[in-house]
Amino acid sequence: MCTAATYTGKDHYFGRNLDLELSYNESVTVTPRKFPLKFRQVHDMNEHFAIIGMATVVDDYPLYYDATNEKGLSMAGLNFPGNADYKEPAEDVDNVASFELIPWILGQCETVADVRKLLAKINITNVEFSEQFPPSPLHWMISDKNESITVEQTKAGLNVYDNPVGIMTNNPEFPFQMFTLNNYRRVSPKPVASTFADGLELDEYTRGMGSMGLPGDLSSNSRFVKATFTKLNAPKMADENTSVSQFFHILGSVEQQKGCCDVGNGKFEFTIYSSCCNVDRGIYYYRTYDNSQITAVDMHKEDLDSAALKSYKLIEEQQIFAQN
Ligand SMILES: C[C@H](CCC(=O)NCCS(=O)(=O)O)[C@H]1CC[C@H]2[C@@H]3CC[C@@H]4C[C@H](O)CC[C@]4(C)[C@H]3C[C@H](O)[C@]12C
Repeated sequence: MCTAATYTGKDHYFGRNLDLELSYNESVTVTPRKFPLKFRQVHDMNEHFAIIGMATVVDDYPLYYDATNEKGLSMAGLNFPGNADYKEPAEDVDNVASFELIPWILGQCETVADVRKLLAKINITNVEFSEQFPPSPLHWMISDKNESITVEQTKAGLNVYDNPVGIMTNNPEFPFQMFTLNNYRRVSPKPVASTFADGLELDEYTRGMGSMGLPGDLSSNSRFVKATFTKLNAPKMADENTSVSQFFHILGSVEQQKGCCDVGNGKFEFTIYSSCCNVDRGIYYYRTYDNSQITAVDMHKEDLDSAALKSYKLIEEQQIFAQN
């Protein structure tokens, strides 16, 4: 399972937790403006916006999981098993394979409004990248500095939902996730009154009782509720470092520790990495399960007019600073 989030602090931030039991050899990858982006059915792009994000690079093609372009538009693909439905290529539409959706959109759009126009004629196809990389069942959160949408192609067709909370997880479909927030309408970051019954005054014996009832388990809907509560109540930090910290704490509220989600064969789903992109400055920060230090890759330190991908292998070893 995974969780994606947006946050406004000093600047605007977008990121996600990638939760899985194995890694696909991902790296922080910059796609510069003149890297030729080839597509199976729609037109190729020889020039496009520069992109930074997490990707598996196969045969010199960036298979992005989450990314941001130089205009600050961001996008993350999260698992949507059983619900994602990719179609055969069709007539009179833009046939974009699921693995092409991130570069297709981030290569040419500046805002969510631009994305909505493109989505109106997109058919997300079941074309595979290769035999080793068949289509993954995904849905996407797409965000600019002002708004987010959730994009889900199911048997019913392509659905584009406004995402007013800027959080996305996995199954089931997005309208259900939003609806369940109603169940938590009494949850509060503030102390709450004793309302149990007239005539019985109950004691507020600890801080934090306002958030009693908030789910703490790892299921998709519970992570949606917990991350939404944490994000929407997060204070707006005044500088870059405290904003980035706050962002990682929002994702940390739903991180998966090894041991808690047993997927069989002695394997556990865990938070492989958490990312936080400053979308105004094109800086991609990440942490990995073992490396709690925050590492940054700045797209503007690369030659964005080049034609070659640039990848940074994740630093995954713990970095402990010995203070004495
Ligand atoms: C598995 C991940 C979702 C995390 C998650 O939710 N895990 C719960 C698993 S479970 O639901 O509990 O079983 C998703 C998110 C993005 C995906 C990549 C997107 C690019 C590329 C697309 C190609 O077509 C296939 C290979 C490819 C590298 C993809 C591999 C994998 O699919 C990635 C990492």
